[in-house]
Amino acid sequence: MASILPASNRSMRPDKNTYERKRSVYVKNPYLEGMDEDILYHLDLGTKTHNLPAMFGDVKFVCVGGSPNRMKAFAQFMHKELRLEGDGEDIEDICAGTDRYCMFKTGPVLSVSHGMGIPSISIMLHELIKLLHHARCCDVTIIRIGTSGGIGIAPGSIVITDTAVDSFFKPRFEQVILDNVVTRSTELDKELANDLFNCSREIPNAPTLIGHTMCTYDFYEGQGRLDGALCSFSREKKLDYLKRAYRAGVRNIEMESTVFAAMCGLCGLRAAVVCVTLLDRLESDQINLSHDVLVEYQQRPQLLISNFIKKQLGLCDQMS
Ligand SMILES: O=P(O)(O)O[C@@H]1C[C@H](O)[C@@H](CO)O1
Ligand SMILES: O=c1cc[nH]c(=O)[nH]1
Repeated sequence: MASILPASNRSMRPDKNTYERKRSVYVKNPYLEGMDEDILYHLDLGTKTHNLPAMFGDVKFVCVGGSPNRMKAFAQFMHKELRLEGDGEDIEDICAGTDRYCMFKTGPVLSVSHGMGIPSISIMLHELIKLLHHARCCDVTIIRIGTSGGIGIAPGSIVITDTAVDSFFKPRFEQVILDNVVTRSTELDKELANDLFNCSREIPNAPTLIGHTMCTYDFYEGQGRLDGALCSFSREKKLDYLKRAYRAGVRNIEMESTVFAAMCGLCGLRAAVVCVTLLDRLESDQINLSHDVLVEYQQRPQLLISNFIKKQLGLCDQMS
């Protein structure tokens, strides 16, 4: 892989805005240390079969999102933005040996798909965090680039999450462990959210705001939709719920942010959630955007994150 930086700049010194300390990726599991081998089953990687420090030791940014195609497109986009060698069209899926998730590496940027919902992203994060730990990565920023339903804001807006909340508008993630419910904090990095927001001012046609993101276990009844196979509440109850969410500070709804915030926070990863909204849930439930509009909306957070990454790498001035 070609270096993206001129030789004089190879240490990838972050710009003055960035965070000085070295920050490791932690695993909080006393059993891991005693294991002879760690097989990252769903990623088709392992500590004995792969040289993880050589493959991933330089990773500084991890971007995750539900769809494999979106994450491949993001990797190809980053390849161009970072002016890496070649056109990036033949970029290789590192997890090609499994069809659970896909993973692409472009310089210091890893792009990984996580599927839909808390259980799916949670499995991916366990293995991804162990991967970053085994690879001895440090100072890693992880960003979820997703889609969402907005509340009271124009479709196509980008919401940068300040706090991920559950369906009761509470900043918590409840994990059932054995037969206990363990409550974990869903706080995200405020400085990172502000840095991203400042970056968004330079992106044309992408209205951006900071707000709470509600994370649910379901797309239909769980998000107050009237158009699922089941619906056990009235239109009035739906609107009352969504308006209460809005008054509690919620600006968008998706399905991964609470567990993402909880796990990344516990493991020392600087984390952010940046989602575009596909509709205003006070207006409708069905997503009826044309393919082209959907693609353009999904590119908005990608543009913002690419700008942010280039700034962090000190590449913006050299490239403009
Ligand atoms: O990252 P994506 O766009 O997949 O996130 C949202 C939340 C669910 O996973 C999915 C529902 O359509 O979209
Ligand atoms: O309404 C929406 C749109 C995308 N993703 C969600 O979870 N909800």
